[in-house]
Amino acid sequence: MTIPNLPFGARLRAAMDDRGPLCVGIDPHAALLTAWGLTDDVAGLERFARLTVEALADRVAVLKPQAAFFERFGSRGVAVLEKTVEEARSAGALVLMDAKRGDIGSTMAAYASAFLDPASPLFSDAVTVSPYLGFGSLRPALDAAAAAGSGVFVLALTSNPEGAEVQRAVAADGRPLAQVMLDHMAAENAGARPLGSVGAVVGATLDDAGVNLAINGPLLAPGIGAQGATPADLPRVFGAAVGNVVPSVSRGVLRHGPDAAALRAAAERCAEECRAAVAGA
Ligand SMILES: O=C(O)c1cc(=O)[nH]c(=O)n1[C@@H]1O[C@H](COP(=O)(O)O)[C@@H](O)[C@H]1O
Repeated sequence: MTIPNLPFGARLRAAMDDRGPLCVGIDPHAALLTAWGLTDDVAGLERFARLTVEALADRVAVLKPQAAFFERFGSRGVAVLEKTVEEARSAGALVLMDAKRGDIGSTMAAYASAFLDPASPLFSDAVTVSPYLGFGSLRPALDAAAAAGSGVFVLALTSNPEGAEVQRAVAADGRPLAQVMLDHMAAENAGARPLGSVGAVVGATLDDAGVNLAINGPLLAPGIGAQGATPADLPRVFGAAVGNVVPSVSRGVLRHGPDAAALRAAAERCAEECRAAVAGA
């Protein structure tokens, strides 16, 4: 795989301007495979991923395969994931690998090799990571991403209600842990134009982020659709940072498949609602 000639943040900003900011997750839940008339096995997984990529990769800014739904089928599922990444990227979508990795630095380097080394078959435009082993443990991934022109999305305030117990806990200096992480991200992105390559994950399901989101990077906002958030929630949650939000939806779009036209219409509707909500903010 060749290294792209622009950093991820610049490529993402261009894709958001060109295609609208939507990210669609590729989450092949067993229930969705069944609803699509597919078998809950590797053949069904392959068909699901291919149909989703064929319907959406030439029009949405970002596709986000959720690695666990592929890994549950073992090595053959991972082979489908490799093909999905390659097909989505060659059709023009940016691929955000939703792997949510987080480990001690020396192991983080191995995760970075898997997802952020252009020589890897799983090389992606960006990967999700967890900073809750300490932001510094992410250094190998941050460095690998920078070298490859890729991005890293760091969990800050997740969309699930349980997340607050950790993420809103207060650090010794009085900041909520999520703010500590966001401040690290802002430092990583300092000076980047038009947008840094280190993004934060902040759930659209929150009442109010209640933290400073000015990280000069993208803000991935999962939780729209199946988890109950709507595009209209974005201005309230993200405030002045709403222009950097990449709303993310999986089941809310995927439930309209397997028909390609219906998938496209659902993604277009969601993208339009997000655009309208952001423009009205
Ligand atoms: O990193 C993520 O994408 C993520 C972070 C988060 O805080 N909440 C969250 O739901 N996600 C992912 O976003 C997707 C949400 O799927 P839906 O609820 O079907 O739209 C799943 O793949 C989750 O793993």
